Amino acid sequence: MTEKNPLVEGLAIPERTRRLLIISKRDAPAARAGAPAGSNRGPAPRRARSPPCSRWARSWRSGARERQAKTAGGPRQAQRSSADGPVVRYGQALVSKRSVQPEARGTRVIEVAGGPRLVVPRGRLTAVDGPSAGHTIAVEAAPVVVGAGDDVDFTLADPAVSARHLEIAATPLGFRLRDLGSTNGTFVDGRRTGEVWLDEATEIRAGETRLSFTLEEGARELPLSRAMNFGDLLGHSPPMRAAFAILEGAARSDATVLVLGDSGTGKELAARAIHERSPRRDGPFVILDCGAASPTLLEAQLFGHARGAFTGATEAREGLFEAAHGGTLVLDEIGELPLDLQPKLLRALEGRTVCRLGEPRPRHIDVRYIACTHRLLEAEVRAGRFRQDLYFRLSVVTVRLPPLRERKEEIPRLVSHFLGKLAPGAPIDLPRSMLDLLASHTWPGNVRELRNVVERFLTLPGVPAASLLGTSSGAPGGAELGGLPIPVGEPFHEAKRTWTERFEQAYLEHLLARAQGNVSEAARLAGLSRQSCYRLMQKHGLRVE
Ligand SMILES: Nc1ncnc2c1ncn2[C@@H]1O[C@H](COP(=O)(O)OP(=O)(O)OP(=O)(O)O)[C@@H](O)[C@H]1O
Repeated sequence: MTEKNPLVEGLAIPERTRRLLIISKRDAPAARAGAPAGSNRGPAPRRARSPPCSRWARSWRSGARERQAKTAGGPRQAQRSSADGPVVRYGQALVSKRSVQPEARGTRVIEVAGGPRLVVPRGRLTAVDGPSAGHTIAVEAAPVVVGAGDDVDFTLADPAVSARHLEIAATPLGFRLRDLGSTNGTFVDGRRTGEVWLDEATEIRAGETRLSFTLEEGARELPLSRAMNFGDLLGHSPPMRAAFAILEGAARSDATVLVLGDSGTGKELAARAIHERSPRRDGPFVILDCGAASPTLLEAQLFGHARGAFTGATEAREGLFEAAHGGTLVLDEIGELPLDLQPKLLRALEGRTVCRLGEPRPRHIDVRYIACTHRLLEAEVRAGRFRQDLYFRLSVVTVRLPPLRERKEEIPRLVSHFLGKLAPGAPIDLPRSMLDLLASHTWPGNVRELRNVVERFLTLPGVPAASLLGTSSGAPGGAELGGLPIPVGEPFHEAKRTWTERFEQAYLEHLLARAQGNVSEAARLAGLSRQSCYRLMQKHGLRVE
């Protein structure tokens, strides 16, 4: 039996696989709501220790708790008390109030003579035993992902640890540990946990490895911008304003910039705004997607070629280095650049000359470079997939755009921004219930996903709020291609990009359905590398269990 996906009309997904996809879509509300309370195997989750919080944070989180209570299957609260203060039980989650000042543990903003600063406390994570005993890492402004994979910040050589096992992040409320859906679970002080606030000294177990987390003396101070946007990139949370301070400095200089951040966090917007604020603003702005083409094509695209340089090269062609002369070249998805092209790129960046393929004559180029990637490039270097010398050359200025889940206070403003853009002149507000739902989502597709949700809200009136999260969208205007609506209300380039994103998502859903959730098989069927397949899945918030 097949069932039509109401949001991608014309495309039918078999019911069994549709269930698989919906359940595995990260944070799919339907899946969460359907999960039986207490269905986790293993010991009961650890009581989440929650530090006292400022007023906005408290009301924001209390909304989340209510939602959590609802999705966990109704009013199942039981009051009890502990040494820390009153404890309120909501389904699986236990939240307690602590009496320690949050400043001692959380990030905070201070005003000093030179302008506002973000103060980030220092934590340290150390493997106490197991094969990686003695390994240690500082936990500061950027979250630390721990796992057995080689693309994480802290790799544990432990077969019982999942590739991406857990994450520790500094937040205004203290250091927060989150299990990333690991197979064998994360245990804090001996109890299995999903999410927990960490104390000054906490024992954590992942797989067979014992880890110790400790708070260290001192804190890092990061300058904050006073601005609430950088070009089209909106942001008023401290982590975004810290990023803006770096971007503003970078725009004034001609330095090479490395923009890091998960898919949909606005890396391309940041690159464009750097160019537009730089002395090169009147020069060309050229983007190369390093993950999109085969290595041979990529080389020809970058360097250009002489006539007859290879079969099919019937005409001489300039490459993107030359096309960007006098302006900015964005090396998008630089983490996907094939290893054998990396030394050639490095030579071009350092020598400031390029030779077209099949032509010995070097041509002078004057280009400013910005590289973007969703990968942890340092981890790629450690894993031998990215050359260290190229990494150093690209990371003259490094800026990381935080994921939306770390700055949920920005959601209402972003929603208004997208409503204004997508429905100009129509004074529309999102209902409170919808905003609450958005606050409880963890946004694997980041701001891009939020924009898509707002668009769905506008184009599918009457659809329940929960169904708007994490599914393909409709669009205004009525035009469609292959069953996917074309957003004719948008300018051409925006519409093309939106449609392409819809296509990618719909294609991927069907591909995974066809491959019964087997990513290797899906990649084989689509003629993609497994990495590209995972990248697209991450971009569209799809995950198979
Ligand atoms: N801070 C922001 N303010 C306003 N819009 C944003 C912001 N961040 C992202 N967006 C929107 O999200 C979409 C994706 O942004 P962008 O392409 O810059 O992300 P990216 O990080 O480069 O993603 P990818 O790695 O998948 O290429 C854009 O349509 C943009 O409008």
